Amino acid sequence: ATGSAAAEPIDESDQAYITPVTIGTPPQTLELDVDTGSSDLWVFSSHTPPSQIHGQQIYSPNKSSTAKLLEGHTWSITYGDGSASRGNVYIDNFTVGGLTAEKQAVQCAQQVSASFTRETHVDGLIGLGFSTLNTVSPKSQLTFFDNVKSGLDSPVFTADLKHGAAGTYDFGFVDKAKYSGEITYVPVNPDPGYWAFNSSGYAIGSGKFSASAITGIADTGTSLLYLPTAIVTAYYRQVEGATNSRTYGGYVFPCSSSLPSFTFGVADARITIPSAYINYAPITPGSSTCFGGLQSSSGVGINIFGDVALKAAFVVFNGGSPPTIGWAQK
Ligand SMILES: O=C(CNCc1ccccc1)Nc1scc(-c2ccccc2)c1C(=O)NCc1ccccc1
Repeated sequence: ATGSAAAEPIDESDQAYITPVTIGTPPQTLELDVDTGSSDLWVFSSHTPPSQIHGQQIYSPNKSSTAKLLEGHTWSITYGDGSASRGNVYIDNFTVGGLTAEKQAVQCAQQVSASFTRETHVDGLIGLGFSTLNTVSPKSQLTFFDNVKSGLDSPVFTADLKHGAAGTYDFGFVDKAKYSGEITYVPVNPDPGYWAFNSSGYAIGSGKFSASAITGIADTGTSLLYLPTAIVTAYYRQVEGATNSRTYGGYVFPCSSSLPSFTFGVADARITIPSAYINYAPITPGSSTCFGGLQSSSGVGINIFGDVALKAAFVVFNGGSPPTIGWAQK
């Protein structure tokens, strides 16, 4: 089996991408954020206090003839940015891009933090990290990918995210039409539960490539690219008027500044992020000060190749044994 689903940016800065899914019988449609940086599939639901719902679509298990409460199970997750959610669990049919998991654990939110309430376009998350990270207790649950993997033509899913346009998540196959040249595969360390891999170094603009092993995670759920401070300061040294703002929590610069591109290595392959992707967004709508798409990972504790990096490439998440990750230019 194979599947293919759209990844639509939620705003003009590509802060997150949403993918349509259907849950239950008759099918209820929601739009979820595919998140390779976590492993819980959770949704706004009929169990979410109305005061915490601000335009999101909800899943009502009591309206699904195939929904079954997973008795005595709860979940609770906190993301690195402090956002959080928790609730109970139902088992139901779950379909993405024409692929159905019959008995998917659908985690229903009974509480979401304000930042989720504010994200009116995001009805929940589909965690596609490793199932070891799933927070359901007392028995942790499998991700959608782990549930459908054995039935896929190939145990893979791919991300083709785009800047300011709809991209795709494919399941079970690698679409040659979506990339140019070759895909370079490197090992993944699944122990932390993320898609962790080693980048082989970086270059700023047309500068020389600096070889250095950078361990990071490929995370569709994180908007920006977070790398070691030394790399980030070297980058912004080349940006007129750039400062590291405590007020805004990172590097900002005049929106009119010209930015160098940024290249990262994957083994002997090179992925170049166009400068436009690093001019992330005005700090507030209409401001002439812009926030950088490349930021320091020192406050984060882990290097994260988020959407700013991923949308410059075609990425293969290979769930085989051993797992690997593939990167190609496009
Ligand atoms: O949590 C994730 C993936 N989910 C991101 C997400 C999606 C929707 C809403 C909220 C969050 N990725 C990872 S792995 C490790 C971290 C992390 C980040 C900062 C400190 C400690 C750990 C994060 C994460 O929180 N990503 C989102 C994020 C937000 C702000 C700054 C950095 C990263």
